[in-house]
Amino acid sequence: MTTETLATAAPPSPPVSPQTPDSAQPPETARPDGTAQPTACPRNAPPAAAAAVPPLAPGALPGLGHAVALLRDPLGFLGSLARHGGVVRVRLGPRTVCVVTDASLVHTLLVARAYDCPRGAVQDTLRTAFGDGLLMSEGQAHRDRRRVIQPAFGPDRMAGYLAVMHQVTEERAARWQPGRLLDVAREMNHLALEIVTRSLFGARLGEEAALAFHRALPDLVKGQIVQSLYPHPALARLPLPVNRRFDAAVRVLNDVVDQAVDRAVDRAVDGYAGQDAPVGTLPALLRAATDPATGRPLTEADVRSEAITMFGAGTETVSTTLTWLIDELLRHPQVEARMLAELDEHLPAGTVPTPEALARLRYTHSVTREVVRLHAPNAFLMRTAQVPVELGPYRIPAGTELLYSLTALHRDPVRYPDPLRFCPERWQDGGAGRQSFLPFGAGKHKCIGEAFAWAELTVAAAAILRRWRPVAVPGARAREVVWTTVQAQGLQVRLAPREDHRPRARETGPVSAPRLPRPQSDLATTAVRHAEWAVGHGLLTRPELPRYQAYALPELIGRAFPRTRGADLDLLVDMLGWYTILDDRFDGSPGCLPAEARAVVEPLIAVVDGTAPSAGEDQLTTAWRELWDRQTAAASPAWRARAAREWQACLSTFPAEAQHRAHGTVPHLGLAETMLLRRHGSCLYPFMNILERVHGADAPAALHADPDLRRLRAHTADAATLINDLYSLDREERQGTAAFNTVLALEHASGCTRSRAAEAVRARIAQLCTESEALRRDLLGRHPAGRWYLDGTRELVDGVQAWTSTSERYR
Ligand code: HEM
Repeated sequence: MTTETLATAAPPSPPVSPQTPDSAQPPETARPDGTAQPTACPRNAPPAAAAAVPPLAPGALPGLGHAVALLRDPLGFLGSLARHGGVVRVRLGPRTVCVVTDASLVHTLLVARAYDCPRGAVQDTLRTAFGDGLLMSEGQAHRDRRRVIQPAFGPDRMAGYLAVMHQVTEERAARWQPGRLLDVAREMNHLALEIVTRSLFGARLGEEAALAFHRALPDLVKGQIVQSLYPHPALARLPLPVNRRFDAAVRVLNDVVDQAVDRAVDRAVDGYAGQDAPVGTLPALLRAATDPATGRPLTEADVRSEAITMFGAGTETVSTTLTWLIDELLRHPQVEARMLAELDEHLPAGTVPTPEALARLRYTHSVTREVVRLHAPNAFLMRTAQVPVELGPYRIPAGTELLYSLTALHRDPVRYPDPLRFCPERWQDGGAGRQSFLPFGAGKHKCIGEAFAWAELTVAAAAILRRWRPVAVPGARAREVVWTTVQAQGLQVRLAPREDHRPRARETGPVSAPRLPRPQSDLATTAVRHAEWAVGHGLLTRPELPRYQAYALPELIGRAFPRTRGADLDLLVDMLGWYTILDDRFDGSPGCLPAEARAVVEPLIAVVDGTAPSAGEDQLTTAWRELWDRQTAAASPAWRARAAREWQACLSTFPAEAQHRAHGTVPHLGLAETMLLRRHGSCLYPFMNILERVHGADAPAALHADPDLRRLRAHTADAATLINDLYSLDREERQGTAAFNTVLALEHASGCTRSRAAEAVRARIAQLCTESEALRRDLLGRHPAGRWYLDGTRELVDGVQAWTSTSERYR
């Protein structure tokens, strides 16, 4: 393409491009200051009626054009172009490129013109490294591949990924030493690499491989930019130093990816899913898929292409952003303090983060948004117009290369006043609008890892900053180094332990166990002991153990009661195990025959009533008697009475459900009645009582008498029950007994589809969590001494969410 072709007569209008869902959005019409801004007519643009050639940027040097200005200060130069028009021509030696400087035109390019303008030369150079993976493919091939990969980033995976992100960061941060000098960019790069490897691949890389990967990245990025400027692609094959280093970097990347993919295979062969590895890793998803074009399974080369794409796209972007985050917090201690206070409130140290808990971190989200705005990692991206297109008032001939810089867009002073100032507060009332904030792109190539990345930034930052206080080393602040990405180089910090990273001591009441984060080994010991307990009581046979252990019930207790240890931990795991075994009995005939159901539960209710003779009881009842004694040892009469009442309500749901099944009223029972049965049958009330048992004191009587606590307890039970119903439905249906499940009840009651019912249940869970937060706030104001109990209800729901979404029990 040359400037001359741009100046020729306007070609006919391009055909209307297929619309993606994003293109249905209304265009932005207001500037941040509220004044009108027509979207199709950016600043200084010619009138819309005359489709025009974009203006040429001033200052082109003979022969070199604008190359010197671009290389000297890429972001400054690109940012300066906006004042000449929404699209501006720039000469780079013999080539002319159109730079799109207006955010709404970038949005148009990526969404409405996506099919006419595929990716350009800069991305193409990476084909050697990334093969035909998602980052390189276009058209139908891209759509097909995206459909296959999307489930790996679905919301149902998120709770599992959060647990891995948290664990990986905790492990790395635990290895650092006080006073140690930390090269932040390097350390964040290792962290991001490990998170991708363990969450998406369920595999672990050696430290050597991580180091090699880290060293190879700069050569890859430099090679990419230099090769994209070659006038002919064949020049990339010359034995120039830059080409050789680029090829070596590609080999390293391939080796690392081979390790990850192969180890993911090993673990699948071992039957390993790992406590921290979500089942159904990315390689497994790809190997299970077929290529719609050929009908054949994807090849190993396809699997590796996608794997390398995830490593390439999902590590440096995140690690650079994390490095900038630490740098900005060092410069803005008041922001750090506010963020830590919010984390303390909503994500107590030692707890595994859940999607619900992250949703509560509003200020932290403003902080990460502001980091991503000011330091958007993609310095520039490209597209090529394959047919003539119109962008706002500009006519772009076929063959034109189009360049846009997300970093420059996010530093536009019109949309972001005082754009270089780090100011999380600018996001608190919504920010500048969707089309002005595009760190993850838009349209069909929009970042597939967006939700993953937002979560990773928060979880990793929380785990690091809770444990360590980075102290700036004079002269070693982050420098912006721009290639195709904006890197943060040179930041070094010394680490000081953060004195207050442990949870605060409880305000009142005796404590039965210290509130320190529990070591993972405690849980493992409890799990082994519990298996023996279940076998010893005749509740399970040894051959039944592996399947039962795959449910990982101790994990659920570990997550829902994050600081419980010792005998209390044993009690909770035994209670949950016993209740699960009891519940499974009702998958058989007692689930449908009321008389059989009553025969199972009446002796159990008699134990809590204190009326049952101990002679002649079955093993289930004997184990229950022991559990009841352990629960009530040293309990207050008030607690004991409440526990007895709530266990009775819980156990009575089994015969009630059997009755409904016998009469064929399931799942036609109304939603309200189903919910009532489920609320008690899910056993949440007895477990809420145990909060007091493990705290070593009853919650204040005034708190118990407060009607809002009753509401909060019902919300807690309902939220946990609905979460359970979302995940357990498939399993229940497979078992063939009519399922008591709110999703199913809703589907029948409203005649909607399964997915709509599930969507409504999800929305209800979110609403319950929001309302619960408001109730907790009010209750805390009236009963500050009950904070530990109120926090405990939140941890319970978060724990249920984290475990339920990953447990083998529902797969
Ligand atoms: C702060 C972190 C991240 C940022 C700012 C970011 C940004 C972007 C942007 C701007 C694009 C669009 C490129 C284009 O239009 O040509 C993109 C695409 C992509 N990103 Fe990300 N990304 C981040 C993290 C991740 C992570 C964690 C993953 C995966 C684990 C990932 C995987 C991808 C993939 C596969 C694509 C190509 C999607 C397609 O073409 O369909 N990214 N990313």
